Amino acid sequence: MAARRTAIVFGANTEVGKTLCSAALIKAGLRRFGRAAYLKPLQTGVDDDHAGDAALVKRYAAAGLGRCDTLHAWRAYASPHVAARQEGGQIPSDAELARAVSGWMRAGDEPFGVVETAGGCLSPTATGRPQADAYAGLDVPALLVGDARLGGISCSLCAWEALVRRGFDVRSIIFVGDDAALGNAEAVRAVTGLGDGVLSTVAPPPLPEPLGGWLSETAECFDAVCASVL
Ligand SMILES: C[C@@H]1NC(=O)N[C@@H]1CCCCCC(=O)O
Repeated sequence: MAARRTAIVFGANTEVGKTLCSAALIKAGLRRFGRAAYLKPLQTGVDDDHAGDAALVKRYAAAGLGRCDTLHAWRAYASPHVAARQEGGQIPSDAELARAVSGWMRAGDEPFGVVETAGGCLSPTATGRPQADAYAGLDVPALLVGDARLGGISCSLCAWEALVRRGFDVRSIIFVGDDAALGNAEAVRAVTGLGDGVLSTVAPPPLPEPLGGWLSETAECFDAVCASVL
């Protein structure tokens, strides 16, 4: 079976808005194709209060979301290699992880899919090696969620360079934050040469949820991101 069109979402750091952007991209995929799928290959910090990012995406994306999966989840709020070591059990090799993601891309009949990585793009897999290395052979377009906080210019540029160096086709960079204050997108644009429409900033959603308003307000931006990763 042919693989569904899939985008991989990387972060410049943890807590930069990858899950929000993944949900918004899923929504864009639903507007375009009617059905979409989501995968979180590695998830840490799952407990009674947090069922994991797949559960959040399921709630945000609502109707139309097809497969919504997590491959490996650990309870510790830690890097996957630390959580996996602490909690025992079999540690998937990076090759097994990549094969499982690749298999997921071929399973099911949704025409569009989003794979959300954990933490920053060089944050470890369960083996302790960078995720970007594990996923480099998948040959899927990438969305980088930049870090909109103070200090985020450097780690966004480092992430972009790390992805490009590994052969990723980074089609879009999105910042979730108030760029007028810090100028992160502007500084990243100056170095990467990526222009408007490819590199954008969206305001953070009002929290706590619901996110319906934010998902509608950012729809145009994520329609463009979706088009960029097809
Ligand atoms: C805890 C969070 N849960 C999750 O699934 N992703 C985050 C993991 C962040 C790992 C950061 C490792 C590092 O780069 O230092």
